[in-house]
Amino acid sequence: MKAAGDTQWFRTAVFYEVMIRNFSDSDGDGIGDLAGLAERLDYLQWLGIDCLWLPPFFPSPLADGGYDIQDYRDVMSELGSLEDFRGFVAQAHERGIRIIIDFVMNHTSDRHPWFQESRRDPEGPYGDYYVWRDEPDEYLDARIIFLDTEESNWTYDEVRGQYFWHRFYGHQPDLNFENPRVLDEMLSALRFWADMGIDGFRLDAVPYLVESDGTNCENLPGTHDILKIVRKELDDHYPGTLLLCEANQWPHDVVEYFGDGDECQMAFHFPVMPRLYMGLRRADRTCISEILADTPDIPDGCQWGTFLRNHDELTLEMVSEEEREYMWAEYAPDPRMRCNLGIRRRLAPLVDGDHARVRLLHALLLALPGSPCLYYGDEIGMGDNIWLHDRDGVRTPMQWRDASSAGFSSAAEHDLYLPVIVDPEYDRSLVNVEAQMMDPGSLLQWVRAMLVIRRAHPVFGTGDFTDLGGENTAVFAFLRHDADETILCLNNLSAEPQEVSLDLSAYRGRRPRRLARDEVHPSIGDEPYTLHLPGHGFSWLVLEEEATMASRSSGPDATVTPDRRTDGEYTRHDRLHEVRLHEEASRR
Ligand SMILES: OC[C@H]1O[C@H](O[C@H]2O[C@H](CO)[C@@H](O)[C@H](O)[C@H]2O)[C@H](O)[C@@H](O)[C@@H]1O
Ligand SMILES: [Ca+2]
Repeated sequence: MKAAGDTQWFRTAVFYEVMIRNFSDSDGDGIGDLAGLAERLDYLQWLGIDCLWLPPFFPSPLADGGYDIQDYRDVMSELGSLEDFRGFVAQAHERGIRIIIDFVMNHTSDRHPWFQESRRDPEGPYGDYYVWRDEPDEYLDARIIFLDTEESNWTYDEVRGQYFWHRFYGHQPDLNFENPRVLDEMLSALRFWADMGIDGFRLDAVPYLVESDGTNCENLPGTHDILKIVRKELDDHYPGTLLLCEANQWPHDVVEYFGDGDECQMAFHFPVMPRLYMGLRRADRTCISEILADTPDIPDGCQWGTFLRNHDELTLEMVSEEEREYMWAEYAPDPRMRCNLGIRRRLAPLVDGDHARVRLLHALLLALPGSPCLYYGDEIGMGDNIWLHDRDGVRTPMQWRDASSAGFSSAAEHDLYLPVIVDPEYDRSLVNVEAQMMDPGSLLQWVRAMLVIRRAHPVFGTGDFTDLGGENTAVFAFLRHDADETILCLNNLSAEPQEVSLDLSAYRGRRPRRLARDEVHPSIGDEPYTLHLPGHGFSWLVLEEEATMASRSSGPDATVTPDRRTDGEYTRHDRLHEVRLHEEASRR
């Protein structure tokens, strides 16, 4: 049963992206599948995520990781069946985990029967499903996105004797939304999946839905018209279904995808992501502060989506050329690390495997405005393999334990869909879930503890954001606040210890209390308030009123810290899961 009622759940949710084939293989064919993912739901619940984002799992030739769809209404057979999917959604819901799936409206695979018909029979029912021209001379102001492989957005088709339009690979023809039947097909496919009880859709590559000569063919009014229709369809028949917009654009363009609250409820904030890495490398918050200051307000009930990494390259489309060169020089010194306008590396290797920086980046992700999306494997600091094809190097098998095939599959290593990471620094003997679950000081346990804290303070999801500035630009200090709570977040972007003095006089009389350690600092006065941070350290401090402190000292402490949880159900489940894990380990 779909979780009912709360239509604003996504504003305080933590998302987790996992490609089904990458996570867990249940039947030993070397490919992760739905049954395998279902077996790992206990782990995901233990970790404390609220919603899974599943990239495309539909029948596909997999020439673009599944974003080349051949059939919108089925599950790729090696991953499971429609029945498996329905069962999986129910199992996730039983654990309080919501499911959103990717939906690619912009293009199909060239193997899709619509395209095959379209090229064969221009006058037939599918003749106008794609954008065909006799000459490749329209829309020339549109940029090429997959620069490493594509020379043009037009490809000549020998069968039809015409050119077709594509914003991505040449095997991904763009659908023609000038044909109303195309939108009908999309709405019908959306209903098909909504009927399965899912909680929402991540809408892929939406800026490119329609074209218009003389423009860059991005973010056009016709695209917004389509999204309003999609949203209305879902609101009318499946109220509360989330639309999460993937528009890799500048903030002023992305906010348009919220419409007047009548398009997408969420949109990824692409430009802030590379600036977190940039600010960290420069030990200077300025670039992060600037992009957030340049981010317009969004309609009530909407939310940003934030992330550190995902299944694609770390995109550098939303930075200046100079900033891109800087990012490449600092984070992709080997040319093989570069991919299109980005970097094909995972989070941990990007920061030289330094867990202090991995933690700092997560602390920023979890505290900045928006709902964070974790990428599978980053919670244990998984490595990458830059030598694999395209972006496959960040899509390798999840490392569950120090065993053959990293516990991902019973298949032999050479039979896996992609090789397990063998880089000695990130090898499964060092980086795996089981070992980190046993180790209270591990990155995994830390991420989980941070999610517990975040869950206990909804202000991180729905509160306002105030950048506190300050003279020391190595420290990024900001407030998250609402009527109930004010949390001061401090982040030292430099490797050196830092002192920071802030004007907190508006909070005179309050005492900052560290959430993670329950450590209380002196009361705030009128003079600048001074705090110290270790190199790459961070701190979340709730600014408590005297009255709150008095009630805390006389009554039970309602604060959730990594060591003290108030939710009995949650704690019982944790223990059970840990006992099971220990048992499994001792059986082996
Ligand atoms: O379906 C084509 C692609 O769509 C998404 O692409 C997005 O990621 C690109 C980088 O790989 C980015 O440059 C583009 O602006 C985005 O739309 C999807 O996430 C990709 O995996 C897919 O190839
Ligand atoms: Ca399998």
